Amino acid sequence: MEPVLQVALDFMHKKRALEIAAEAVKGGADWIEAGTPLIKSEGSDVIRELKKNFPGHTIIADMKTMDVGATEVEIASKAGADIVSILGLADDSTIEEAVTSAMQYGSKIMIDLIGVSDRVERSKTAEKLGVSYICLHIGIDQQMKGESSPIDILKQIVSEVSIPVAVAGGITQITAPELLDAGASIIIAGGSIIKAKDVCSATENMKTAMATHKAVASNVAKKYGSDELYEAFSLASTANISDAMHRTGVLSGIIPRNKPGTKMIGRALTVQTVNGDWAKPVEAIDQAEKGDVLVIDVGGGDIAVFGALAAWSCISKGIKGVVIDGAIRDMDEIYEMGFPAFSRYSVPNASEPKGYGGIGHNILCGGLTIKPGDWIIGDDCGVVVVPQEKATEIANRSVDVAERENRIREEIKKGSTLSKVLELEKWEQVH
Ligand SMILES: O=C(CO)[C@H](O)[C@H](O)COP(=O)(O)O
Repeated sequence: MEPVLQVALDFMHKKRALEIAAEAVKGGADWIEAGTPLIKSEGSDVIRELKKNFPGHTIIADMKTMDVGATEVEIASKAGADIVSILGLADDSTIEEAVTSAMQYGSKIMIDLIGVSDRVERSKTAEKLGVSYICLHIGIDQQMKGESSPIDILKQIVSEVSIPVAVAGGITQITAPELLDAGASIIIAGGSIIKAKDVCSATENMKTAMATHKAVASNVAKKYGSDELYEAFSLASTANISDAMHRTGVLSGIIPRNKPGTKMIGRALTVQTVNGDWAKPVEAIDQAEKGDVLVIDVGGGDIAVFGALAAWSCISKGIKGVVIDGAIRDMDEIYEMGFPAFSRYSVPNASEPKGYGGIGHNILCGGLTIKPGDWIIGDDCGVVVVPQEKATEIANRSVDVAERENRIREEIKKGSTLSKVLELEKWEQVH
């Protein structure tokens, strides 16, 4: 079969989804998927509207059915779905019931292998049970942790079944060709298209990549590995990062002291000291690695523990910035130096280097615990901490937040408002 592009509408807002679907169809999308979040938020009516709006296109209902296969397939099929997704994790009887129901209502079944341990064996069984398509799928939450479509598994599945194999999971205009070369017949793309500022050209680019089997540059929906986090965090604001952590991670009361547009990204080297005692903060500079951020716990003291001479020392060592739950001084000089500095207070006076405290321990800063090695990101809005053990996932989720906002910003600029785009009156938290 000719390679098919299935665009997944993973939204909760029907109006936005229909608008974006129209842009994707204009760009050459072959199949249109009512994504799982869309069906859960808008019900089967959204399938009806997609079928009505795009009668010439195959409509997929990504029901991810786990049980009661016959009924769920009936719901989706009667609403106009041509293909319904059933989870490969479902019981064989659910899949059989779904296949039977699909035959009754003129639709077909795609088995979604998300979370399945032996995906090759499950594909063979699913084909025997009568499904029409296999979908090798890395879920969005799995992608955020750095997982991507396993080419070797794809090749094995393609060699073991005679029905078309779809692939889904963070696929971009860069990664699609390799998946087609490995035997995929259907490319399911969500974020790389629906988060694009220009959905039509993002779709066209995906179609070009599929037709030529050559990557087409794309900066949307890329996922970042553990060795690419500096790049990832540079694409997201502290607001995006906080949103990605369910609105947490913010160092309370720590104020940016820098020229507008200053960004700081680095790994924490933690310091503990007492009010005005600048010995450990300055000694930490000599222990720091290039790319570190000094994070200093002074317990909120208002006598400076860091100044311009320390900042010059940091610059010599390649230290990315300083965060002080206490006071900084010489901000006039530090501001001009462009050394990123964030603190609770900015004052003229310091005290004596007595040497109280320590370096490299867990500390408190801005009300949060900071461990040595945690990621510290600061910008004009403030400072956030990302626990090092969740850094890859949070970095990807932060970029995802930024990309989704980029798309919403374009929709607002076209003459809408945030409230209208998000349908706030319908979705405001009523309880
Ligand atoms: O089913 C889904 C998530 O459960 C998505 O539709 C699928 O992963 C495609 O979206 P993306 O390209 O953003 O991963």
